[in-house]
Amino acid sequence: MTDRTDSEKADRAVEPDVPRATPPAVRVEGLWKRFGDHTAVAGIDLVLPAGKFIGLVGPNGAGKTTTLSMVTGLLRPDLGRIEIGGRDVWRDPVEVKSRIGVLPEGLRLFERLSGRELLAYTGRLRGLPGEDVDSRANQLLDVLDLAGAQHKLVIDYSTGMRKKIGLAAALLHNPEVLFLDEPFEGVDPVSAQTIRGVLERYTGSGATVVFSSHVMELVESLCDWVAVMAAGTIRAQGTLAEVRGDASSLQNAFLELVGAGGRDDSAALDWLGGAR
Ligand SMILES: Nc1ncnc2c1ncn2[C@@H]1O[C@H](COP(=O)(O)OP(=O)(O)OP(=O)(O)O)[C@@H](O)[C@H]1O
Repeated sequence: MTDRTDSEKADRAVEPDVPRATPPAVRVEGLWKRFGDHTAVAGIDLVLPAGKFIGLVGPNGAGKTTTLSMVTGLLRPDLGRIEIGGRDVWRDPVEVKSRIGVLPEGLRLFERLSGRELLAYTGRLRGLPGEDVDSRANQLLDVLDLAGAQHKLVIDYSTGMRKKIGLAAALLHNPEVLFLDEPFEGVDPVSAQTIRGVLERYTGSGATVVFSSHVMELVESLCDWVAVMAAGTIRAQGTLAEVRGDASSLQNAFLELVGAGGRDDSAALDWLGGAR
């Protein structure tokens, strides 16, 4: 990717003899977001290492989407600082956005374009040369099993196809960090396996994936690094082994961390089922 190489060259030209530590993919300090009198994100700190497959997990309403929206420059924080690859997201938004890909929750696509047209349009918006867009789009459509549907309008795509074309659009400019909000939700096992293969290949080349999910088995099998969020706070972050600790599974560690471990609902819904 020329962007990365050019900026690395520029860095070296300024300080030729100073070795630089690789900055984390994402650094978040003291991040807050309130909606009215509800605090969605309560002063979180995060350091997400580069080159990892990272899961952001938490129960419904934990603040994952709000956090990812602020980290990717889509929602302005009330307070706090966010860096991606050492660059401030809110001070240097154009540069940062050229280096990231985003598959947001409730993905809105241009419904009246075909999948192929959507990629061509995205490529032009990203400033890629036409022939690069064509060859990358061909490969992505092929690998994501969308080649047969490339001329179909996006409005006629299934949920899984929409996730896959959204993923293709997010990857087209070869970002350094890819953010995915619930990428596997509503996706059948075959499409999930395809998406998974593409993401594994991508992180295998040194790029970073950050994705949110509720599905612990998936996170456990995919991620090497995990952050657990609940009620707007980070309850744990670290390698999968560190976060799992002594628990038998990530699921059990998660339930303990979010305070749902010992919950007993046996008395509730005692009217449900049985004789009428
Ligand atoms: N635009 C908004 N206006 C008001 N409240 C909001 C808004 N966006 C989020 N919230 C609230 O902030 C809290 C965190 O929501 P968020 O969507 O970030 O959680 P989440 O962890 O992504 O949840 P889920 O897993 O259910 O998608 C919730 O209580 C939600 O109702």
